[in-house]
Amino acid sequence: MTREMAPAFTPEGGKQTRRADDSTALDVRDLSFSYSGQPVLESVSFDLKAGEFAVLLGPNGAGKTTLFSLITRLYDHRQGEIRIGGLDLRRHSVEAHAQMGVVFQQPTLDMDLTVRQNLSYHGALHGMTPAEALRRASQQLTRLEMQGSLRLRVRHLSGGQRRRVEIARGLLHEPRLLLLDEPTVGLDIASRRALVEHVHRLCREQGVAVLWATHLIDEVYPDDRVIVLHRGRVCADGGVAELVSQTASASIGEAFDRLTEGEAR
Ligand SMILES: Nc1ncnc2c1ncn2[C@@H]1O[C@H](COP(=O)(O)OP(=O)(O)OP(=O)(O)O)[C@@H](O)[C@H]1O
Repeated sequence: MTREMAPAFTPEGGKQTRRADDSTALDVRDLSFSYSGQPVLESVSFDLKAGEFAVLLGPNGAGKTTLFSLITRLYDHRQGEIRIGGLDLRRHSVEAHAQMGVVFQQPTLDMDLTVRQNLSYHGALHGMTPAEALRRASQQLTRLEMQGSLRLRVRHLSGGQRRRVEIARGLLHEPRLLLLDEPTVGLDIASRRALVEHVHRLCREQGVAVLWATHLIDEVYPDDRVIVLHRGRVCADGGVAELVSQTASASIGEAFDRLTEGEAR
């Protein structure tokens, strides 16, 4: 199939109309957004079940960060609906936020504080006592193979270790949804692989739903669900095998290339 013939796939109709409930961690419905009249997201719809891992795959400029900015309420959405654990983000913003952990594209740890201080501060913001924050921090860090790092200053950690601390922080308040926006930016290949592996495991073991935004095809695992965002629209949503077959491709890389008309390269 030539690139020009590549079809634009949309998620199946049933998925688009299903309402959020307790088993739905994230529900995005007909979400549109513009910067100064310039559309960036157009009628974006998808949902994520409890404990589900999905890759939000899109080339640079597809609208991934804008989507995250709307889900985290850095920007307000006027068109469409976002529900977290069934809670409408506009009407129940505080409760919805309490169910969400975020790792932003740009690191946000305080470099001059220790890991423990960074995590304690986050715990306090979520109403935890210092003892509770420490207990949960130790638990999360152990899961991420970062036990023993509590007393270290963030400045002295590697890029991959800092990212893991950010993930531990994002999970400290035991959210049902974890959003990661291009979390491997700036990491070497080994650290990237380790991070992808860690987050898949956390998803399986802790039942947290994960939305992992990336433009890097090698971060997609064979069993992942992939939501392809292209020029502000969801142009495909399904398992790797499904997308490969729908696009008559030999690999998910080729499928991504076809779905994004070569912009992914
Ligand atoms: N604050 C802003 N004002 C105006 N336009 C913006 C703003 N932020 C992003 N854009 C534009 O919106 C589009 C989507 O950008 P966005 O950062 O959401 O995409 P992305 O998929 O996250 O890309 P990347 O992988 O490069 O971060 C781009 O065309 C970008 O130039």
